[in-house]
Amino acid sequence: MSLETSGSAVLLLAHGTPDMLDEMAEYLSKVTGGRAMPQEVVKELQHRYAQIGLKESPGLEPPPLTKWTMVQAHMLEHALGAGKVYVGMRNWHPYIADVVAQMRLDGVTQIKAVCLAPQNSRTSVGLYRRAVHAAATGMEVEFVAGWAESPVLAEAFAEKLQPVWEEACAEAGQRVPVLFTAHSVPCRTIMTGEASVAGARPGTPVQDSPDPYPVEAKRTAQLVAERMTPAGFGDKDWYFAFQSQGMSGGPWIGPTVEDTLKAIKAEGHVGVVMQPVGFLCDHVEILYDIDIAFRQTANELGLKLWRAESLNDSPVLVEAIVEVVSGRYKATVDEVMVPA
Ligand SMILES: C=CC1=C(C)c2cc3[nH]c(cc4nc(cc5[nH]c(cc1n2)c(C)c5CCC(=O)O)C(CCC(=O)O)=C4C)c(C)c3C=C
Ligand SMILES: [Fe+2]
Ligand SMILES: [Fe+2]
Repeated sequence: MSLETSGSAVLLLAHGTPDMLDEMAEYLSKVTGGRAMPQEVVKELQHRYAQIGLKESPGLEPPPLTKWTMVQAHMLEHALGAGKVYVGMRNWHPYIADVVAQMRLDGVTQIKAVCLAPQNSRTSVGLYRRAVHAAATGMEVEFVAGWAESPVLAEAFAEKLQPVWEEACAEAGQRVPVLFTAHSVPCRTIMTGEASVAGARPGTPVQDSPDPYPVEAKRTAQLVAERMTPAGFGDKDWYFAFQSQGMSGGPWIGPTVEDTLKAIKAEGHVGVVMQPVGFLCDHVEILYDIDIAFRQTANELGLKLWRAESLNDSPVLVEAIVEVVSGRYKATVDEVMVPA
């Protein structure tokens, strides 16, 4: 699919986040596919979002996830030089269904959909795919399912990590390890069989291959580690953990950040630099989970915690997305014609 062709456009897919605290219960019901969250979970999340600046009423600026996603879309549109770039969110406005309807009105017939979640999982990318296909009947959709091993994406992360790692080593007076992270997923997600499908009901098609997500997340981390100068990281320079296990019950994959921080302390380190390689911009799992909660855990253990700046408006990230969209980077792609 060429973007030079009139009728084709890029659709960036993102998580979505509420614009004010009172929207939390409704937002969470979107995240869980309609399952109501217990009141204490709603309250806890309101508390976390309040700590990162979300207010009772919409602020002058959109929340960070919305703001940076829109910035990335504008930068991508500029970098591509041809065709419009749309943004659709799965769990909040602008919803994927509404944006695809607008694309149809604008005369778009071919969609190149790219998830702003580079590692492919049934619980993230799989749900974005389902939402796009439900909305885009009769349109041609080229759906990019995974771009975790993009060298330019790794370059974008390394560019943010290098300065803070050098600063940490200088301040600590010793080599400080890096803890790369990605969002955890429920253990059932990475299983095969019917139980692996989110919200599986009898008759749900059986998944006969494991979810690629944990392997892809660690591959991204490894590619970033290889790009650190001088000479790339050795095995002892970096760790990997899955962060932000959910509050919705059942076991989620680890190792957790909390256990890994304890292991890093036990090995005699005085500090750690964290870099989440599954997220492309600031949002609650970075600004609260890392900057507030994990920093407090680390401090209680006697570790100083630094964090690499998020990619946000990184031109190198935009270059990575250009490579994915243009086909210069061979992403995992599902090409489908959605029947009318
Ligand atoms: C690969 C998997 C996931 C990614 C990446 C991810 C990113 C992400 N999540 C939030 C905010 C929330 N996610 C919540 C629940 C939740 N998240 C995932 C998976 C990924 N999230 C799952 C499987 C679930 C459980 C869904 C269910 O049916 O219960 C929640 C709800 C509260 C909680 O359980 O923690 C929030 C809030 C953001 C902002 C984000 C990246 C941009
Ligand atoms: Fe999530
Ligand atoms: Fe989460």
